[in-house]
Amino acid sequence: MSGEGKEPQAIRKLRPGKLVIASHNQGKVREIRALLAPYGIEPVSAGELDLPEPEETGTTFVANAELKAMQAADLSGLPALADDSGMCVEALGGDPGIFSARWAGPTKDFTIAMQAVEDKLSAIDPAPTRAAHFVCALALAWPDGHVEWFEGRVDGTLVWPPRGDRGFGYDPMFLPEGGTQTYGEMDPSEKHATSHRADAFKQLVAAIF
Ligand SMILES: O=c1nc[nH]c2c1ncn2[C@H]1C[C@H](O)[C@@H](COP(=O)(O)OP(=O)(O)OP(=O)(O)O)O1
Ligand SMILES: [Mg+2]
Repeated sequence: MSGEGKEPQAIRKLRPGKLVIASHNQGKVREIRALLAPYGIEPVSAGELDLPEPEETGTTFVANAELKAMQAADLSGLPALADDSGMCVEALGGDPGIFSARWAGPTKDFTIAMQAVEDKLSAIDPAPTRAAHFVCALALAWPDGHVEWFEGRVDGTLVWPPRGDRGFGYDPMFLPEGGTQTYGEMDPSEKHATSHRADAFKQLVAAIF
């Protein structure tokens, strides 16, 4: 049993209060709420606080997660958790990577983004590996300006056509290693146990809870 006396200051600050989820992506907010649920934290989303969506000017997942978390902590005066994530396709040199959201265009249509990935892959001759991985960088920013970050990853392959409508983003074309169901077909609780986001969360929880 983990005694109360061993708790770091961080959790005592988080538990009674609010944590801003510095994301405007409803799919992510839903997953992060589920991942935080066992810890008794009341998250409030950037959308609920009417926080602006910052321009993601970083060149790495971690840099973008940091800038989103720091802006939300600064504007809200609350601790803020941001997630910058994306899908990296080996045969495309890691694309779409940090541009994963931007490939879906201004209407955030992932049918278009998945088609763009498939078109680029199928244009390569001879047919390349369909290996891909998701990355999730989490940044936790405190109102005093201190930031902690964690990076998770999950490997898989890309299927075509896309399968399932249970996830978000590129989930319907991503088959995690060793699985038979795409992240679009899988029960969300199973995705939460195995995903890049789950991997990063395990590290965050080990560090601060
Ligand atoms: O588990 C995932 N399953 C499928 N697709 C995913 C996942 N995780 C990230 N992705 C893709 C779609 C997402 O739109 C983009 C992240 O881009 P990213 O800038 O981090 O997020 P975003 O712009 O959608 O919301 P926000 O920046 O407000 O958190 O990568
Ligand atoms: Mg974004």
